[in-house]
Amino acid sequence: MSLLQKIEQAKQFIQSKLTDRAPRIGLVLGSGLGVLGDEVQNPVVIPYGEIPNFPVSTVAGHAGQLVIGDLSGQQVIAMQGRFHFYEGWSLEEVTFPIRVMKALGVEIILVTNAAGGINPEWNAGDLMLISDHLNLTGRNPLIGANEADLGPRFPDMSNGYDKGLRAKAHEIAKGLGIEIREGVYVGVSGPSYETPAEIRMFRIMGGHAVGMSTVPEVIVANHAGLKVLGITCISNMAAGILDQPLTHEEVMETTEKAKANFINLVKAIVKEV
Ligand SMILES: O=P(O)(O)O[C@@H]1C[C@H](O)[C@@H](CO)O1
Ligand SMILES: Nc1nc2[nH]cnc2c(=O)[nH]1
Repeated sequence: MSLLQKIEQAKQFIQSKLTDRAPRIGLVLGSGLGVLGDEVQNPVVIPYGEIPNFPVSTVAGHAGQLVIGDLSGQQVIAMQGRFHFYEGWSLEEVTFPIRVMKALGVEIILVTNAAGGINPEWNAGDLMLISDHLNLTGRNPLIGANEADLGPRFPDMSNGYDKGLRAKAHEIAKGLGIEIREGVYVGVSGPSYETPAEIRMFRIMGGHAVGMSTVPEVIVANHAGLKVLGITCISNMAAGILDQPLTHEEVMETTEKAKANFINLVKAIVKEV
């Protein structure tokens, strides 16, 4: 079955479950950030395992279901749990939900993640708007034959994280009294965390936070002509900055602490975009 046929099959299955208007905004909720999905009103909840051609989540902190409904007066489709290349999924599988969101009529994607803070001046629990990314995964989800119906062979990435959406997000955060940083997200494959030497290299390269997701989804979202806003929860200080080991448990604990600001900010942004 072709990618187009797989997308159509998943789209029709999801549409068969919907009773309200099509979703305009897609939310990809990273480790420990799935709580935002619980804020969706009148939700239609579809476990990934029921959706044709969808992978399933295997990482702690990723529920593994689509939640479609009303958030701040907008119709949204939220991924409570995402897929990571390090889990063994292909990049086509990792980014398949983005293709399906586009097919359902989504125009804006809000991608969130938990990442390690590279800037030593920052703190675990900080929120960061993603201004741009460094794709250090060594891979690209668009490698292979280009499906012209999905997007161009060589998509432009010069506004990969939409400037207008970022300006609006800063304005909203200021109005809410939520301090938010802005920086470059370094995308790596994982699943091992970085060495201190790698973090020192990423800092020299201009990175501010490092994670194991987001980059493939954002490349495909841009290929599909979607506008992207990215928000990182700095869940820990990256390797070598503090004299302590890194654990996924710490990532989960920190996102739990940061969730109030995260939820308030994302709900306010969704209302305005
Ligand atoms: O899905 P995200 O990027 O939020 O998950 C982060 C990155 C790894 O998957 C995991 C490492 O703790 O958390
Ligand atoms: N690669 C990477 N991913 C993360 N996700 C949460 N924290 C980190 C980190 O320090 N490094």
